[in-house]
Amino acid sequence: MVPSPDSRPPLRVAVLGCGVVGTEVVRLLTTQADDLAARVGAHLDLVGVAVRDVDVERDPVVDRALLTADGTALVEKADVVVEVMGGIEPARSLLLHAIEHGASVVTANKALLAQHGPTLYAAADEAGVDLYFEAAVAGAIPIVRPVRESLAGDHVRRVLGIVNGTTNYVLDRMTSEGLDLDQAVKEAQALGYAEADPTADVEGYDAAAKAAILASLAFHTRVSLDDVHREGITAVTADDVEWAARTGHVIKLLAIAERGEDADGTAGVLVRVHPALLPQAHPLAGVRGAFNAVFVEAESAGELMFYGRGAGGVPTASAVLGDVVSVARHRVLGGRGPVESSYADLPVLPTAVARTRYQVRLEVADRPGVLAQVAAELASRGVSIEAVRQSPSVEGAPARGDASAVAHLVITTHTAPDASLRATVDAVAGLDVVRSVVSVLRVEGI
Ligand SMILES: NC(=O)c1ccc[n+]([C@@H]2O[C@H](COP(=O)([O-])OP(=O)(O)OC[C@H]3O[C@@H](n4cnc5c(N)ncnc54)[C@H](O)[C@@H]3O)[C@@H](O)[C@H]2O)c1
Ligand SMILES: N[C@@H](CCO)C(=O)O
Ligand code: NA
Repeated sequence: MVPSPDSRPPLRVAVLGCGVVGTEVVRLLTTQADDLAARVGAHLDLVGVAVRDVDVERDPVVDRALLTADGTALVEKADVVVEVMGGIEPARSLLLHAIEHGASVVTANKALLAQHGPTLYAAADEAGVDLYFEAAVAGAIPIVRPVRESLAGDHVRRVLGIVNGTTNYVLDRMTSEGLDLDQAVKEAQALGYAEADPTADVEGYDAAAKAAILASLAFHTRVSLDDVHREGITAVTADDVEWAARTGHVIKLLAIAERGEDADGTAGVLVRVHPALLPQAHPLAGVRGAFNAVFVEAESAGELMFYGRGAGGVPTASAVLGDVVSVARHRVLGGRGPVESSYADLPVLPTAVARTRYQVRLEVADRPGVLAQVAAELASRGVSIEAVRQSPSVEGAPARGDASAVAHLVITTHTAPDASLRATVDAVAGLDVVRSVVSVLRVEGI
């Protein structure tokens, strides 16, 4: 039985940052106080909220008397510290300071974890406190806990995720409405999904940080942001989106973490974020709008999918509060949450050895023998063709039979190492009969 919350002193909770997520964390701590106390076995007393400027107008749910600009002093008087300020500093120093002072910490900060996770884990271990971060990956969706705890007895092979809501919204609008990238990004900004500076989302940094965290947990290996191969969505065109549909695919920004091996057979992990074609029938292809989903393939569990809201203050606060309850329960009942598990210590392999498929679109001379020349370049590098489509000559171009006629060729390959596929595209681009390589996209999800 959970003890009565009145039978022991309250737990002191400090919140660092009072923006989109922090405000909703404060709201839940305030409005759900009785339920939270009953679940934890202690009252959770909000002892302060650290902000940059105490005089800024805020949501009335935030009691002005709790605001302070002195985060350092605040964490020293807390049992549980919730970090929702974002960025590396001062978030990192404040969390380390909180841990040194014996507080358990909950953070939503993927950028910090993907760069300084081992430092935070080591400090928490040394101090005997908890480090929880469910909100850092895919917001409200339970994915950190399932990978870190529920699958701790299994062998995860692969994690394939749509972990950035902004880019999923942008690609979805390009697909459903035929918008170009700039129009879709502007729409995402107007709706509050994308920041005024959307770089972290559209260039894939946000997804790469989440991929690093998931890979570390799934493969019991340290993976940092720098280990992640990252390509954003800025090169994706309306034409790419249209061709994806014509060939039975959708384009998604995917975070992929998988086991693999290099040319010598050395086992390791591969972690990458890039736009890719997914077959329309794949479960992740139906993830629309700003939603997130993570598809996990494990040896014994088989295929699992986790779906929901990966962003937004209210959903993200749900994940934060779940962590607050977990770490607070440990304070009341004893015990600790999971510590860092990096015993497997697998090498992070270069994307060059990742096995993937390409769909390449080419503008080629529209005359006999051209396809054979292109096919010969693929064959000489051991790249097998799965399908070739030729569309009519591009609009306004000379008609077939004319020496300067141009055809649009869409080649989808079978699986091959990324380096072989890349080298093949370079060789094909150098052929006289190839006018241009219009686009190269990986095909995933099979
Ligand atoms: N917004 C989301 O949907 C979402 C989802 C998952 C995770 N997260 C993560 O949650 C964290 C917070 O995100 P957010 O959207 O609430 O950001 P936000 O910018 O709305 O809020 C951050 C707040 O922290 C304050 N802050 C920054 N530095 C500070 C300092 N030195 N001292 C005191 N206050 C400081 C800022 O003034 C701001 O009010 C980030 O790590 C983010 O990656 C956000
Ligand atoms: N900016 C992120 C939310 C925070 O992780 C997204 O668009 O998914
Ligand atoms: Na989550």
